[in-house]
Amino acid sequence: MISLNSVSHNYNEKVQIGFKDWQINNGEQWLLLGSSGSGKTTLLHILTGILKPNNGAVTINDTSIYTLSAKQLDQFRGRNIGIVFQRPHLIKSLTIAENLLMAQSFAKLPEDMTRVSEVLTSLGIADKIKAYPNELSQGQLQRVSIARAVINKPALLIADEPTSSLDDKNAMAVLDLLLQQSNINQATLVVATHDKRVKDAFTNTYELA
Ligand SMILES: Nc1ncnc2c1ncn2[C@@H]1O[C@H](COP(=O)(O)OP(=O)(O)OP(=O)(O)O)[C@@H](O)[C@H]1O
Repeated sequence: MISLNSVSHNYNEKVQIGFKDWQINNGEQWLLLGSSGSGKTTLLHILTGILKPNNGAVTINDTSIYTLSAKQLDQFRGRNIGIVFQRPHLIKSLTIAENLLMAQSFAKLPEDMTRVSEVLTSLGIADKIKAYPNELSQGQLQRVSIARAVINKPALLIADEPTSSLDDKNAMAVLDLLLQQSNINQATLVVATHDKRVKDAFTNTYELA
């Protein structure tokens, strides 16, 4: 269970954002909606431990994340939270497999090549395991970025605007992969977007005012 309790954040005197309480049960799939500037990215940063809010608490499976030390929070994040960025964050000089193994060792988990193959197979890119990022297409890179996010079987999988720059066909394909990976890994999924095309795929919606 993930919960957001009495959270608000002030960047400065002029920008003060309040977030209504939110409870997410394990395995649920949620859409986070809000117009530009309403605070979607801010809330994702708060949920993922990147930004400590001025007030309130975020609890992920019984851990109140902002009570952890910086080092504990880094490790907690590596093990429990997977983030799919709009553009993949991969190291160019490492192969796809090495990039994924590195995500395991960052989280202080043992390197597990079987898990790497399993995830790449489930995303349809097992043949790219020894390739370098610059040898892949944009669509394939986006699959690797999903693979990197789920490699450590996170409790929470978050995607920030994963479809906004894609055409209809690719937008639906990426969405299907996120939903599928959330199911396979039993990860709670939160997708932040203002892309109306993805609305129908979700029954749960958290909307920012
Ligand atoms: N570092 C910062 N310092 C000051 N104000 C900020 C900072 N980051 C964001 N803001 C302000 O906080 C508000 C929410 O920004 P945020 O990026 O969370 O919105 P968003 O819903 O993700 O927008 P978009 O859909 O356009 O990306 C905006 O008014 C923004 O200008």
